[in-house]
Amino acid sequence: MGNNQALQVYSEIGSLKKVLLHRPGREIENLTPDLMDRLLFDDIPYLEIAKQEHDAFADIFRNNGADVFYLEELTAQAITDDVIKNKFIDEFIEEAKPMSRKKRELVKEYLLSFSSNKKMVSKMMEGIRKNEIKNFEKTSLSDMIESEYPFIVDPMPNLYFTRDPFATIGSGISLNHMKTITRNRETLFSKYIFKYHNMFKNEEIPFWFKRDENASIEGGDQLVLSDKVVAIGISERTQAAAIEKLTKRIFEKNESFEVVLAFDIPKKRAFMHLDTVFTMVDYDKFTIHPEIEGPLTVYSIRKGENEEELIIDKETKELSEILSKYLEIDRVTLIRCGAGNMIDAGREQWNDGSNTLAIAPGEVIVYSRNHVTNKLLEEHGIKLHIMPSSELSRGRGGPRCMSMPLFREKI
Ligand SMILES: NC(=O)NCCC[C@H](N)C(=O)O
Repeated sequence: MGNNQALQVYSEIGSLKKVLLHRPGREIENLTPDLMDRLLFDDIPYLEIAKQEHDAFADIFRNNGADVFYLEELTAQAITDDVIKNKFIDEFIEEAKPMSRKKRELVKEYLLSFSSNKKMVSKMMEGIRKNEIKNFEKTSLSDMIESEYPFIVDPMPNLYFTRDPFATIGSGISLNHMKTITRNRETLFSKYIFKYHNMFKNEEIPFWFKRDENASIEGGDQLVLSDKVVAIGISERTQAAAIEKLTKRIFEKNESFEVVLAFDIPKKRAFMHLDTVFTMVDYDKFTIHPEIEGPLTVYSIRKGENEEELIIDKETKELSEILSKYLEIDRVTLIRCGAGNMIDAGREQWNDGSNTLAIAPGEVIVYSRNHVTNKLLEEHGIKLHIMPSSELSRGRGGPRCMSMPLFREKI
């Protein structure tokens, strides 16, 4: 097993001690109907209420013994050295969109004018409107053509889903290459955090994946089921080639994981990530989208004779059979979103009824609005921490999507 003190995630349910969040900011108010599709939103949350809901979410962690870290604060603390800060700004601008040298300089000057790193990082996340930088004249043909477009730099409204741009697996980090351009920009913040922040820089953290690799993989598809089993969805967002790469690297290091299960799930938005259809809530209990219960194709990947070789087996079985086989438990209980009623399941699945977050075995955070699923969870003896959910849910992610555990107690 890895031995750094900063990162430790060997289960989905071990008592949570450190978690990384992002409180939604003005990037949400930079969403417009024209941008929603490309920026992966179906509606525009009301920011004030979204912040209140998010604060209630963060309080649940704090009241239950977990330290809460915020993305913009860790990023700001990671770039206190001027050389690093400059590199970070240059990379950010480079990735924002193609711009002339003069324009890049104007954007950089603007970012450097903020009185603190934290304010600058928040601005990067919010996006930069055209009217914010003086003298950003229309000098080129593309400026004239794009003259109606309101942003110099696009907002990143999905940042509050901290689950996806990277994932803690064991003692290492999968710094993900996201499927979409908009979400791939988010991974720059975590790159700087894990390389340069005092909490991590001397810990020799292994990287299972890097953001500049070709194939895509997202954190919502990465589940650590136990210290031996990692589950990864082959989904709309995560490609098989990325799973193979990551698996080889995990096996090369002295981690305890013995098998990676690649779940072949439908490639559509309702099943966006594995954690939108299935999450672990206790040693032997899972919440699921009723539609993936039936026979499912799973590839089990184990270490071969040498580092380059993987042994891969394909099997098609009921989800419950697969889980009890690999977790070596007699019986697993699948708790169906919407209690199996297709209308309630459809509605509550849309609002992430099966995207719960365990903060300890048998203890989960859930959205208030999914009352049918929540009641069923309680009937199965699960302790619920219920959070308000009118606005945050409009981004199509629940408590698991909105949190990235850094440290869980071993179970
Ligand atoms: N793990 C997750 O399922 N995250 C939800 C991400 C929602 C976001 N609007 C997206 O489409 O990427």
